Amino acid sequence: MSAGKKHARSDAEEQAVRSSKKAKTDEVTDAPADADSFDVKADKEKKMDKKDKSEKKEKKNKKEKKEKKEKKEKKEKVAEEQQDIEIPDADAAVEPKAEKKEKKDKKDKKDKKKSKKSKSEDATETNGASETSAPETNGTNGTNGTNGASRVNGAPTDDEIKVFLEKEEVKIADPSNSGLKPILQFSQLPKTKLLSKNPFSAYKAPTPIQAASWPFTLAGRDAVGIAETGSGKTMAFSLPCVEKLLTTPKKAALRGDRSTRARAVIVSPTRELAMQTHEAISSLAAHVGLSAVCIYGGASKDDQRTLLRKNSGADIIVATPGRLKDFLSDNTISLADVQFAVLDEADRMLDKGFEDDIKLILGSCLPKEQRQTLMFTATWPTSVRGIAESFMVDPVKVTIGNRTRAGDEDGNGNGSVELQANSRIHQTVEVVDPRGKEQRLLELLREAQKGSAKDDRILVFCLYKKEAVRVEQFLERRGIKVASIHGDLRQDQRTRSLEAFKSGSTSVLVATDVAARGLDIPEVKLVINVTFPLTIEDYVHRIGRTGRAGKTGKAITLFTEHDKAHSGSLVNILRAAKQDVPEDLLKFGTTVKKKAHDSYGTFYKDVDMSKKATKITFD
Ligand SMILES: Nc1ncnc2c1ncn2[C@@H]1O[C@H](COP(=O)(O)OP(=O)(O)OP(=O)(O)O)[C@@H](O)[C@H]1O
Repeated sequence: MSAGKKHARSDAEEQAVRSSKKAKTDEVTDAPADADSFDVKADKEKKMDKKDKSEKKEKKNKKEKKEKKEKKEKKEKVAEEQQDIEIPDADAAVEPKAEKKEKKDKKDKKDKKKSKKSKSEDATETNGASETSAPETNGTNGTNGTNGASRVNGAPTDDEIKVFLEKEEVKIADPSNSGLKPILQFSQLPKTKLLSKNPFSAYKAPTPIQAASWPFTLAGRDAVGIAETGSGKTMAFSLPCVEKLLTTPKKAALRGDRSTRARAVIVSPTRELAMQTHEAISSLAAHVGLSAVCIYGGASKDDQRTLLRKNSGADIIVATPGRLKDFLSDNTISLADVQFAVLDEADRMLDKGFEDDIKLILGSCLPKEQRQTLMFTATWPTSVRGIAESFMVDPVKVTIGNRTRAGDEDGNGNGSVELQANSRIHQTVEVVDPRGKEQRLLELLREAQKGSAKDDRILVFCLYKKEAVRVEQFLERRGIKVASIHGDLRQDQRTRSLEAFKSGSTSVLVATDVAARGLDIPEVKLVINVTFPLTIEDYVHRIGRTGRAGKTGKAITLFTEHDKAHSGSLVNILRAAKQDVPEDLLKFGTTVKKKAHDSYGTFYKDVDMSKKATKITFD
């Protein structure tokens, strides 16, 4: 109730009290003015006597009537109770039984709740993370707001969830112990306006990262999602994004404000990935009349401004950091209303190349307490975890795959997320002479595209732009139909190359690491690393362009003495994925150099995200 209304109501009440007081005073003053005279007194006494008598009689009658009524009711009650016991199909017996059942149901529910609570308390004691309950209602447990979703039907049983968590190696570290649990089928998601349109009809079931993260992200929680390449992370963050916007009304534009006021922002490290994510989320948002616009460098700013202003602005902006920063500084875009932010390829977005941009972008959105922030990636190096947490509020961490570090036996996913390659990719490492790399590449391509496999898509990774140009020309001269994608090409050339590769008109694409992350190109059969990438994380992302959405794939890496600094981490990746480790590779050593973060240095400590920070006070 507003203060004004509160006042209005008290005034009215006071008025009513005042008028009733006045009425009482009026009654008293209505008594005859001459009441002191004798005659009148006697007369009055007579009248009083008469009145007393009749009042007494009336009281007696009333008492008798009341007693009779009580006796009758008592009789009826006894009869009813007897009927209840002895005459099961009597109408009179039905009602008390229904009442009893209702009471019993209520009691059962209460007991169930109690046992759930004690279970979750047990779990908290043993592993510090919540043993979550089936998501009866999503959208009611959020810390940052809810999505207003309705009750979920047919939630999975605890046993089904247990099997799922074990089979898919799912770890959920929930610092809020919210009691939320994974869903296993699309039908177990809340019945929202968007989901009633059946947007996932092309898929059979949610992927593990979707199944495990949606109950939390749909409830408004901040989250870090770590799952192998090609495992459906895009939809994992797109669904809660669209749902969130559906439940929060768009603010009216301020007078004279020409900037596009987005409500959600998704930041991607590369232009091509931004475009791909935009396509995916647009198709989801279109079901419910929301719009998404993609902005990225290397393309006309004016065209993008026109798109932003069309249809009274964009609800969702998918962007690369550089162009987004430009549009923020010239007020083309305002992020002041952004209540949902995603860092896709989050570890890349938080490493030194992008860290300042991200601080600026997230700093332009609503404060972290008022927005929902999600970070998704396949690799989550220790070096970025602290900075990631600083942008979120009590994030739940969902990890898919057995990434428990050797010696970390608890298996709670408490921050010890080790690097893991997609296990459906067959990895081969060949130690070669650096001078023989191009020739070996040619042999490998010819081998792989023999016979019926002649059109198989193969992605060839180089480290440097100049190297990519050289390799492309080398292959072209040998009659291989090839295209390339790297930073020295204009955006339209990059887009054309990618389209040609996707459509199959070119079966070999030579790329630098601009194509390493996120790109979802159907049916890439083989990835060849001509030169090892700068980081082991990039290796995992590069090879992850194959073996997507449950399919298998192959990766061949040409390793030379120049790459020996990476031998230890590569050996670990191969072993963890149960792949052969060549003797030649072991010769370079198996030690892994500890990585340092620019701000936190090598002293940076693993952050246990399931535990609340302890406040230390100094007297
Ligand atoms: N529930 C699902 N069932 C089957 N396929 C799915 C499902 N969800 C998404 N996909 C498909 O899986 C493919 C890979 O998804 P996506 O590109 O989101 O992977 P990713 O985890 O983001 O990979 P990366 O780490 O390389 O960025 C896409 O083609 C997508 O359409």
